[in-house]
Amino acid sequence: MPAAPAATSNGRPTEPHKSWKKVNEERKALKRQRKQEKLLKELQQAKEAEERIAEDASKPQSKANPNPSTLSIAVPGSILENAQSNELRAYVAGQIARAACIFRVNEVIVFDDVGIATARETKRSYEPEAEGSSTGTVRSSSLQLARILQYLECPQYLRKYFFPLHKDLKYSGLLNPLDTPHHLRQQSKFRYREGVIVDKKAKEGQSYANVGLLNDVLVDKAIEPGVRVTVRMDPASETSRKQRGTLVSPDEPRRETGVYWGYQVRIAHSLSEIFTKSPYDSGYDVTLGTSDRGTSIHEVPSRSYNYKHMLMVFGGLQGLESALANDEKLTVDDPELLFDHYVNVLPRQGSRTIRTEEALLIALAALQEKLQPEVADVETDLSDLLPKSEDTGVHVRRDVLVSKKQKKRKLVEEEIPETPAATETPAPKPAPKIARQTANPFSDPSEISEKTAPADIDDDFEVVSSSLVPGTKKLSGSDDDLSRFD
Ligand SMILES: C[S@@+](CC[C@H](N)C(=O)[O-])C[C@H]1O[C@@H](n2cnc3c(N)ncnc32)[C@H](O)[C@@H]1O
Repeated sequence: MPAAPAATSNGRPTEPHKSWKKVNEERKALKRQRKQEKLLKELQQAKEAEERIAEDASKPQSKANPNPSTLSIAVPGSILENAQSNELRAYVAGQIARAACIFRVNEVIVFDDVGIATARETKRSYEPEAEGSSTGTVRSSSLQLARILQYLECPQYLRKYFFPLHKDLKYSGLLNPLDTPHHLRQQSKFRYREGVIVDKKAKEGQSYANVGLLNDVLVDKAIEPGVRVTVRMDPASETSRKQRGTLVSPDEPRRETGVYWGYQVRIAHSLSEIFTKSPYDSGYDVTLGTSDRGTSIHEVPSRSYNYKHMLMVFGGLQGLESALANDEKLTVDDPELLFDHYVNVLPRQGSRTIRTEEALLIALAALQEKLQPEVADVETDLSDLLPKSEDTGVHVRRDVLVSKKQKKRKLVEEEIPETPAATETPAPKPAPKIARQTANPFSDPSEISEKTAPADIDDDFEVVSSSLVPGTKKLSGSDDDLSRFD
């Protein structure tokens, strides 16, 4: 019969004496049991997480914000043919790109308003697989305009991957930069970045992307090198120094933050193709033609253009009438009948004609207060991301345009030792009058030589093309990429 527990001074029964061996065994058993419970809990959690992921994947993608309304503009490529020199052709293209960005245009359509190619203006093939087909060729001027528009829209650090040296881009290094928010500098901090998948080994199901930072970012999908991507940057991890990111749709930065994220470029072979090849499922719901024969803009009530996908079409030298006459598919004879609205944006113009690149700025500015997007952009404070005027990158171009002679002279000056006479000069010299350095690379060279530069400055300029990087091979797989067209 087991001994009855002995009573203590407070009356409670005491445990019978246990050997150390038994105590240890009991502790070990308890530990084992706790370990098992922990493992079971972890298993349960992992199972629940897996179920959640599967559930998310099976659900239709729920977006936090709806896609905002879009603005598209169409301009004829032939406007480049009217420019007097190759430099000016490029400059006109740059003006279109600047106007598009200033007014947050989402799509630029370059269309052919002439149709038949003359001997002077040949058509070029731009889709290798469509050789011989009429849709595979396009006017040279349209192709050049589209190419420059794409080049300027591409963040600088990605251009070497997508734009090999090409004669269409010969002067694009001199054009004014777009300075859009998605052209992020290395030190800029923003949730999204444009990038390119690089040829670097990563774990299965992952790849590395160059997003313009010092180090490549590890992204969550295995994609072939050379593809342009939009990356949502993961917050910096405390445990790992490796920067990670998630690949997202190029629409997401604008949709989620309201930031302007550049424009898409599309080529249309005719006026009609502007409408029929719209990238939006429902097409353009509000269309506007521009002409000095249109209705005065002053008759258009404020906020009266309520739109999901707005399209504004601009004509070339001969206007939209001629573009319509040159279209084989369209049967109407008055361009006014083609559009929901046909508008004169400057009824009391003081010049007989307004050029297309000028009309673009006037129209986009004048029409601002007539627009009422159905889904407006979400509003965020972007002051950190887009510092104002002092940060426009102008000095970069000055670095580019340094004449070899100027460089040499500067070197010589630096090498000349200070003469005693010079050091003894008592009065401080008045600051040298520096002739204003013009940002316009196309100013009359004779004028420059008189004021500032050595006599042979014109042929001595060293233009550093930002598109020249040896050893880059793979281009984007995207159909919109014009860099692969020749
Ligand atoms: C050189 S103009 C063509 C000439 C023609 N007088 C016209 O407006 O149709 C080139 C383009 O600039 C635009 N444009 C010129 N003046 C305009 C105006 N007053 N209002 C709206 N658009 C204009 C039109 O898109 C036009 O097709």
